[in-house]
Amino acid sequence: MKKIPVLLMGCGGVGRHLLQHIVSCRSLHAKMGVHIRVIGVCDSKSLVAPMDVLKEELNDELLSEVCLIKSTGSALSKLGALGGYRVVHDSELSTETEEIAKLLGKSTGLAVVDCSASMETIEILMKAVDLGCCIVLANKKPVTSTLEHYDKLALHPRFIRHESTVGAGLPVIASLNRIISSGDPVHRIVGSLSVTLGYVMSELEDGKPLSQVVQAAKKLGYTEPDPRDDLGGMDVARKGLILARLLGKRIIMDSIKIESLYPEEMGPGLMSVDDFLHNGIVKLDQNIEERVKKASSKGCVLRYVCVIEGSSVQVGIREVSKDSPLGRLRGSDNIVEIYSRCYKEQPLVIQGAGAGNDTTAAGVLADIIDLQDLFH
Ligand SMILES: NC(=O)C1=CN([C@@H]2O[C@H](COP(=O)(O)OP(=O)(O)OC[C@H]3O[C@@H](n4cnc5c(N)ncnc54)[C@H](OP(=O)(O)O)[C@@H]3O)[C@@H](O)[C@H]2O)C=CC1
Ligand SMILES: N[C@@H](CC=O)C(=O)O
Repeated sequence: MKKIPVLLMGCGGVGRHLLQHIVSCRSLHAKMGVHIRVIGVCDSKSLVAPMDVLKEELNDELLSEVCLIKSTGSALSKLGALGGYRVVHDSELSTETEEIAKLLGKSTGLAVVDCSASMETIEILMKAVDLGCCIVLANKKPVTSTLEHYDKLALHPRFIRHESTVGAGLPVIASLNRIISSGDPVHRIVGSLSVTLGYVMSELEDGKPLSQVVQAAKKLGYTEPDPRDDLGGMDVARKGLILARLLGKRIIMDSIKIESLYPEEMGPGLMSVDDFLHNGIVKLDQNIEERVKKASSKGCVLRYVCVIEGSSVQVGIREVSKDSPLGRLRGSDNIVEIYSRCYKEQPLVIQGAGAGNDTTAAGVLADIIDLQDLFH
C-alpha cells in the first residue's frame, strides 16, 4: 500500500470537509492501493500530531473529533482526552512543523496541505519546499504573493498542486497546464471566477438587495472569511494572477486593475466584518440596484469578469448580453473560456460549481491523490 503522509494547515470549512472526505474514502483509496496518513492538523494556534510521526498517524476517530471541535468554533487545544497524540501551541508551532517536515520530507515524502486563508503559512511552505515536501493549496495567498515566493513554490512543478485555488473542484489549472505543455499558445482567458460575485449578480437580477444576497452567500460557504475579499475583487484578482502566472507572465498583484463593489471607508482596516455586514453593506444596495436596472434596459446583465490578455489582467463589472454564456450563468457556477491557437474561434469552456466547502475539499483531495507517484 502506498502511503501519503499529510500535514493539514487550516481546519475551517474546507479543512474539515477534507478530513471528512479522507475518512469516508478509506475503502475507495484502499482499492486504489493508497492510504492517506494524516500526521498533523493545525489551526491558527495549535498543532495536533501523533507521538511519533514516523510510525503513527492521527486515527479516524480522532480526525472526526477534530472536525466536531472545530465545527463548534472551538480551538484545537480544546480536544478531549482520546489520547495517543500531542498538542503543540503558539511559539512552538512553526518549529514543530519544520521538525516534522525535516523528519518526513525527504525520507518518506510529506504533503503539506494549506487550507487556511492566511499569509502566515508562506514561511512554513517555503521551508517545506526546501525540505523536499510536496505542497497542496486551497489557500491562494502563497501563490499570489511576491514573485520570489512564487518562483520558489513553483520550482518543482510536480511537487506543487493548487487546483482548488481557481474554480475549487473544477479542472481549470489542469486543463490550462495541458494546453501549455502541448505548446498551444493561450491568447486570452475570460471568466466569471467568483462564485460569490456570480451568485450575487444573478440574484440581483431577481430584484433582491445586495446586502441580503451577500449574507446568503456567506451562509452557503461561498465567501471568503471576510466577504470583502470577494466584493472588493481581490479574490478574483488572485485567481486571475494565478492563471496569468501559469501562462508565464511575470506580474504582481499591484499591476492588476481591480474594481471594488465597496468604498475605501468600508475597508477592513476601518470596519469590522460584522459591522460591514450589518450596517455598511445596506448603504450599497441602491447604487447597485440602479446599475442592474440600467443594464437590463439594454438587454444586458451585470457580471464580475476577469480578462487575461497579453500582459494585462483586469477584473471588474461588465454589462454582458443576457443571452451570452456569461449572461446565462446562474447560482454557484464559474465559467472560464480559454482561447488559444487550437481553441481559436470556439474557446475551451470549463463550467460548473466553483466554490463550496465540499467541492473545494474534493479538489484538494484529488490533488493529494495525484501526488501518489512521488511517494514510496
Ligand atoms: N470555501 C470555498 O468555496 C473555497 C475556499 N478556498 C480557499 O480555502 C481556504 C480555506 O477557506 P475556509 O475553510 O472557508 O476558511 P476558514 O476561515 O473557515 O478556515 C481557515 C482555517 O485556517 C486556520 N488558520 C488561520 N491561520 C492559520 C495558520 N497560520 N496556520 C494554520 N492554520 C491557520 C483557521 O484557524 P482557526 O480555526 O484557529 O481560526 C481556520 O481553521 C481559503 O484560503 C479560501 O480562499 C478556495 C476555493 C474555494
Ligand atoms: N470566495 C470564493 C471561494 C472560492 O475561491 C468565491 O466566491 O469564488
